[in-house]
Amino acid sequence: MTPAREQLLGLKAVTVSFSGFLAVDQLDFEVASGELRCLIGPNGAGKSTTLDLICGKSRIIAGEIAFRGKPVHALKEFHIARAGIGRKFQVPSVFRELTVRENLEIGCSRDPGVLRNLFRFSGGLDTERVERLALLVGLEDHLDIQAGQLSHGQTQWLEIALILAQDPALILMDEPTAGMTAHETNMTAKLFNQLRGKHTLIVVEHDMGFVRDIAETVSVMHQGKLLAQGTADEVSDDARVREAYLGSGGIGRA
Ligand SMILES: Nc1ncnc2c1ncn2[C@@H]1O[C@H](COP(=O)(O)OP(=O)(O)OP(=O)(O)O)[C@@H](O)[C@H]1O
Repeated sequence: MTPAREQLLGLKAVTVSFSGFLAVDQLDFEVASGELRCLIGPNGAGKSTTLDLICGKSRIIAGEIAFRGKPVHALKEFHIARAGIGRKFQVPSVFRELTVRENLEIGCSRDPGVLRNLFRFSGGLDTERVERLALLVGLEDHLDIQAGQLSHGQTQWLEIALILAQDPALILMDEPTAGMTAHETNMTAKLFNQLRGKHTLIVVEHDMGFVRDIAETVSVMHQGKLLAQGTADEVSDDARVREAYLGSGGIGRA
């Protein structure tokens, strides 16, 4: 029998409102260590807001968010990141004027001072780690290319490598395949499958093909609440889920 995995993140009755509108409403949500969880739901369901609450970008008005068994919802965003929660936003934040290698060298450093890192790394520190990360995200042949020259998909992979460089226990990804070609999306699915078990991931996605390729468990949000949870097939066949997607093009496009 496989031992039960330890809970890494637990949301209890988490609630947030914007001018009286409950974007996240009494949400209960748990993720175990090493899981690759997909979070789906129609537009406006509260998915991105949930990631914002977990990483401290927005504040809950009720409930509790526990990470490694300790409440984190009152901590500042910076302290939550330090505690081991990394977030990839939809718009990448790479340094476009620097090479892929220089970006990764900065990402591998614990010290956020950009200039200091550049000087530090001129001595060749962390080269092996930088090259390992580049290989993992398929940028090993692009190390000396300026990040601004990368394709959209490659820029997203560089951003993912920058988050992995910090080695967070939990990684939150908001629509990582948005704007990618079919080939780039397939490559991203391969990458995520490689990360499985080594990192804990929560991935907000609209592309159900991608979700099917990577997800163990899929959580479906609707109107700020958890509507359903199960395998990709189970949630796709769930009548409540189908109804929630009515008018938004259906779950296939979701
Ligand atoms: N800062 C804000 N101020 C006011 N309303 C907000 C704010 N952030 C989110 N909302 C509203 O909360 C609801 C949930 O938004 P959220 O972005 O979390 O949905 P989502 O499930 O990620 O949707 P999508 O798939 O379209 O990105 C939406 O109705 C949105 O307009």
